[in-house]
Amino acid sequence: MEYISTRGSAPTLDFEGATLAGLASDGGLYLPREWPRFTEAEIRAMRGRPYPELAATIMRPFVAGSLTDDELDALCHTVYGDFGHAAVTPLVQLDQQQWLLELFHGPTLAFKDVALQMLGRLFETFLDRRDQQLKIVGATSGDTGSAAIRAVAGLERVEIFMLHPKGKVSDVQRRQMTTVRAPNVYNLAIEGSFDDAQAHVKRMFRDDDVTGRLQLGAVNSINWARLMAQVVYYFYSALQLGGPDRTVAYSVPTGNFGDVFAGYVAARMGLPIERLIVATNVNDILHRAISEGDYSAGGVTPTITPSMDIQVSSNFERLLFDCGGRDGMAMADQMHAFEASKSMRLTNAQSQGASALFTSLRADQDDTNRALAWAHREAGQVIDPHTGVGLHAGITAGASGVIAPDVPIVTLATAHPAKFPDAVERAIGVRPGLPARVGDLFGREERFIELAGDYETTRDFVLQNAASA
Ligand SMILES: Cc1ncc(COP(=O)(O)O)c(C=O)c1O
Ligand SMILES: N[C@@H](CCOP(=O)(O)O)C(=O)O
Repeated sequence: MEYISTRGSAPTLDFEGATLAGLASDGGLYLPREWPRFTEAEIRAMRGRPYPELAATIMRPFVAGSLTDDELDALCHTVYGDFGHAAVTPLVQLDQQQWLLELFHGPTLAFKDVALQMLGRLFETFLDRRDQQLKIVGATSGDTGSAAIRAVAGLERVEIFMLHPKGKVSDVQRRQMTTVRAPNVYNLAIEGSFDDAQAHVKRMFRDDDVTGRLQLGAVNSINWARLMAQVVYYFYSALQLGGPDRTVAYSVPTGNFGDVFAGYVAARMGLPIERLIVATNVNDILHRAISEGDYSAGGVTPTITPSMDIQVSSNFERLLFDCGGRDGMAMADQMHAFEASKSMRLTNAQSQGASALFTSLRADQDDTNRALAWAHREAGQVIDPHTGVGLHAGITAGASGVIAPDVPIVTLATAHPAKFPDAVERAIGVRPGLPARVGDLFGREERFIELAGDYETTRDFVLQNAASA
């Protein structure tokens, strides 16, 4: 499989190259040159397969040429044999129409583990093969950080520099990152927002001073391998609900547009998806983009869903590229203009392409709290606030008829409620406890470095501390 950049001028790479590169050298994001497609009969034949086996089936066309079938099977069995639930991503029914897809049974209690556990193993495999080192720079609003650190802590060929916005992640999220003692892990708490951290990371990939000295790698969803692994749970859940002979709608709490883009990829691969509901908090740039064609970023408002306090959503570029006719040069112009003005209008083709499958809804704090209360009252489920944003959108779409009553609506439960105990307790009066598998988080010593918010400070820290390769 060949991978091309959304901005048209970076070299075409194979899966191994795209995984190690992370961001394309022209600032774009890698995508497969074409979408592999399964027929309905092939999808039907996937019913009942255990998660590791299904994962290998879905990922196989994407990794062709870089991993043998045996290597891929072994990776999937190792990674998905070690989750906290035998089903890996179990489905839970809430009422006649509403379902939850629990994605938080990995080691750090968020959906990120599903892909990052796989990405850590892919790095190990490819770096050993090439006898290379990788310096990972990543940005987190709370969940990617801990999942990525967990996936690469202790790996000999990898060092990780993880930026988080100081004071803007939950205590559990911060401790999950800062209590890891491995010598290849650097936690950097920077002044500013997640968007600032993400902008620093992307700029490092374009900074010749950095790329001339370090082989950089990415763990954010700019890395294609992340999204590839997330496609699997759309197939897994749809098959359980009658797919491909019945369509399913998904409501996805959205920030960087990675998780919901994985749903789009599943649809492009042939999975019959009724609609993808992009559920945002009040940082609603994606809701405005999908409903009005207006993609303009303002300031970020802190919310009870800090992992989604994002205005510039990396993966939206992948959608605009795919819906807009895959014109890399036009995409590069559009993105450069956006980077300068923080504002853009979608073209007609982009708007029409997006609205063919996506609907968007926005939840404020009251909406979110009501969704948490509803899940608790109606189904005895304690859910996290990010999942609450998605569930609010799912319930609204069902009640308003946007999704017909006979179509199941699956909300992606993206985090365990114990990651956000204060917000959950305020909403429903129940304080969720941490599962035993995360251990003694509050008894461990924290270690992180506080940095000013400017780009140069972060870049210099990385350059000074990265071990020479
Ligand atoms: C708990 C949680 N829910 C939802 C999201 C949004 O997912 P995405 O950035 O893939 O849109 C994030 C962060 O990415 C998250 O950590
Ligand atoms: N919500 C994320 C933000 C980064 O998203 P990613 O999926 O692109 O890594 C987080 O928890 O860090």
